[in-house]
Amino acid sequence: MTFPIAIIGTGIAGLSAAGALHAAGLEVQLFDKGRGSGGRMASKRTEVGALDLGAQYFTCRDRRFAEAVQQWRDRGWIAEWQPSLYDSANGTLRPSQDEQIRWIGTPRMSALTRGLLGDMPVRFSCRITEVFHGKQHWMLQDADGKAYGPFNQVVVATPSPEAAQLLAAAPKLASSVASVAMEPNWAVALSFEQPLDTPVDGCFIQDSPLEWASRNHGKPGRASQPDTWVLQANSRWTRQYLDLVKDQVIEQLYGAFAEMIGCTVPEPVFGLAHRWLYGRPVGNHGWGALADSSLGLYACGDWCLSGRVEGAWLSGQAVARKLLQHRAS
Ligand SMILES: Cc1cc2nc3c(=O)[nH]c(=O)nc-3n(C[C@H](O)[C@H](O)[C@H](O)COP(=O)(O)OP(=O)(O)OC[C@H]3O[C@@H](n4cnc5c(N)ncnc54)[C@H](O)[C@@H]3O)c2cc1C
Ligand SMILES: NC(=O)C1=CC=CN([C@@H]2O[C@H](COP(=O)(O)OP(=O)(O)OC[C@H]3O[C@@H](n4cnc5c(N)ncnc54)[C@H](OP(=O)(O)O)[C@@H]3O)[C@@H](O)[C@H]2O)C1
Repeated sequence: MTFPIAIIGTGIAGLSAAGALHAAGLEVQLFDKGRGSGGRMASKRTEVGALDLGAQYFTCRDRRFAEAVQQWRDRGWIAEWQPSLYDSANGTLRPSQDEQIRWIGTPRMSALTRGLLGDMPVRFSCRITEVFHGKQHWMLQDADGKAYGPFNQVVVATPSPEAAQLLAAAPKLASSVASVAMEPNWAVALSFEQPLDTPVDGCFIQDSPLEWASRNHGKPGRASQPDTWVLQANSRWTRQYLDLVKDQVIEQLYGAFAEMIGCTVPEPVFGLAHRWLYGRPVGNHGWGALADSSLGLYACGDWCLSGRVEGAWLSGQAVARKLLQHRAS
């Protein structure tokens, strides 16, 4: 008998895998602990509009990814972002324009994952805590003790530390997954009553608690928002202040931003902090995806390739290929 394939995680990796399996005629059932899709590409809805607190944009280097990107653009899910780019090092702010094409979801980052999800079956606000073998097939259990299944295969598309726990039924696979550590990042959004008097749309930052700052409302589709900026702390600073209360994180990163941006920065009228506990994988791996195909357990995510949107999407494609090849063999 055939049963659906469970996919845990509706970030870009999980949705990439789900789309490829669905296109191959297989039935999938998605789960996510979040209230919506996107994971680290999600946008937070706030009183000042939807804010991209995770991925800021994505670039495209792989031919297969480039084909998908063109389709997404044609469907209106993404648009090219042409920021006025700067860099800041040792307190010096300089223009740093380049030729790179940068894409963003429009009118918010999560528009892309909403589009990819389409009408595939999904259960949100459902934190899976266990993947266990029933009589013959895989079952899932959530944090409330509710069971789901049976499933023929399970694809775990979460950050590596969460995936390692979910894959405990395949100890060798779980131990490979657990070998990839992930670094945290604090992200802060600040809104100002009047637009800041600066030409900067995005800035790569060194020698500061911050590594990146960008004008959220300057991105395509977000013009109706007040002047809102997203600031991202580097992993070193984040590790040091991992448990700082949010108000203090906002205050400290506001201070670092005001020092860096080179114009008067009034008190913000809105501030929000978000901690990404598993923001960025340590190192690049050339795995594509990992699996114990004989057991029917699979894992994908940015941590299998590069810690970027492109790497996550490619990993989702790789896991789907592995699964389809095994079914065909
Ligand atoms: C602050 C920040 C800035 C970034 N900036 C960029 C950028 O500018 N450009 C770029 O290319 N990349 C950027 N990245 C990286 C990019 O966001 C990721 O590489 C990519 O989104 C990862 O996708 P994923 O599907 O592998 O994982 P995720 O997006 O993390 O998706 C995993 C999903 O699994 C769900 N999940 C986890 N555990 C469970 C569970 N137990 N049960 C159910 N669901 C679960 C989560 O809710 C999540 O939706 C950034 C990341 C961060 C944190
Ligand atoms: N958790 C996190 O915070 C992140 C996880 C994963 C990626 N993160 C950031 O995503 C951005 C996307 O990377 P990529 O797709 O490779 O985009 P690029 O724009 O090519 O940036 C790569 C890297 O190069 C430097 N850089 C690029 N363009 C410029 C420029 N015009 N001026 C100065 N520097 C540039 C910059 O690295 P530095 O170490 O030199 O600051 C970019 O980071 C990317 O921003 C990741 O950091 C976050």
